[in-house]
Amino acid sequence: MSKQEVILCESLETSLGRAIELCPHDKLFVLTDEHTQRLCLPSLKASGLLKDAVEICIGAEDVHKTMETLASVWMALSTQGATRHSLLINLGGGMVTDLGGFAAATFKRGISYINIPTTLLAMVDASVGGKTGINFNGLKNEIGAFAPANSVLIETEFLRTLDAYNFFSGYAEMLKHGLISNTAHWVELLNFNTSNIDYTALKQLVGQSVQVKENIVEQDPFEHGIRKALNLGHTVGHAFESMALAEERPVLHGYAVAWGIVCELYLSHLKVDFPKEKMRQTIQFIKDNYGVFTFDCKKYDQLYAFMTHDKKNTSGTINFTLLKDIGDICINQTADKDTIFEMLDFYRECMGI
Ligand SMILES: NC(=O)c1ccc[n+]([C@@H]2O[C@H](COP(=O)([O-])OP(=O)(O)OC[C@H]3O[C@@H](n4cnc5c(N)ncnc54)[C@H](O)[C@@H]3O)[C@@H](O)[C@H]2O)c1
Ligand SMILES: O=C(O)C(=O)C[C@@H](O)[C@H](O)[C@H](O)COP(=O)(O)O
Ligand SMILES: [Zn+2]
Repeated sequence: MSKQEVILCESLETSLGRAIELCPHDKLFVLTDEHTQRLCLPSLKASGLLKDAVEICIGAEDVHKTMETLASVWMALSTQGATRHSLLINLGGGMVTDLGGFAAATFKRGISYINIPTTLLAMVDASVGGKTGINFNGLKNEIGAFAPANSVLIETEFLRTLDAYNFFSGYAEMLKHGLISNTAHWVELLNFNTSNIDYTALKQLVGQSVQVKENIVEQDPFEHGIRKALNLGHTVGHAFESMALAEERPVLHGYAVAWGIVCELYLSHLKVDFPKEKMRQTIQFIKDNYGVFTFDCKKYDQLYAFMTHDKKNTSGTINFTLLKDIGDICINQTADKDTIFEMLDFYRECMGI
């Protein structure tokens, strides 16, 4: 996989002008969802760089990360004259960059694309590293491809219109990056004033966080080994997210990851001795900011069934990424069904359900 250019922008207009120049193309397309079309596209259009661009707009959020939406994007590209040499700009959160990235990766076997992430989650995580895809058969990201954007342009000014839920959703992936990197970064994240955001300080934290991801992706772009660190909290988190989607009470991805981290830190403590006090502090932060995902013990089998679809699994065993300590990563850890049920008991007890 080619190395991806990730820029923390001082001027989005200048960076976008340069990124477009680096991708010679015959026709330009810009993909938004219904919210980023209204909130983010106008400032980009003011630059004049998109004057000849064809606009494609899709429904917002994960309920639209589907085959039907993907087909609608292929259709718009196909009927509006896209060729193998066209360029797509994805302007939005992780739903837009995942689905738009996959549309670009597959249309005429692959066209160039640029990501301009507009949510915190997409800036620190989704827009970077080349994982693209859609949900399918009730499972998260079941269909997709590794296909990096040519450039990722991060403009943190877009964060000013983000609501608190989506701020905390992205913050969960940042907390994950803290846990898998080093204690100083983890402490900084636990102490950041999330109730009165200093956007200059946030920009710096975003830069640090995306660097954690870039460093790992550079070592292992196709997730054969260390990239599994980026999946901390996701074996359980994706199971929560899939169950919530099936029950038509969708939860934001980052919230599911935060609750998944509660479970997987417990498993880390149990299996590889993650320090109890650091587990307690992390769980307290999550309890204070993310509320609780409720389910009773009758749902354990269904959650277990979702976990059997995790992409890290091999030959019938469920695979977790665990931590011996902050930054001390143990990939390819397995747990049997009884231990997984014990972990779910712990989650319910410590979250007070
Ligand atoms: N590819 C990866 O490596 C990767 C990593 C993490 C998450 N993901 C995926 O990303 C998706 C979640 O991404 P997300 O959290 O960005 O959700 P999202 O894209 O659904 O965006 C959340 C909401 O915020 C709105 N929004 C976007 N930008 C805004 C802005 N600047 N101001 C106000 N509102 C804005 C959107 O329209 C949407 O309603 C999930 O599908 C998840 O699986 C992928
Ligand atoms: O980039 C990665 O690698 C990650 O695992 C990042 C995750 O935060 C992200 O949610 C990713 O989409 C999960 O991928 P999946 O392979 O478990 O579907
Ligand atoms: Zn994630």
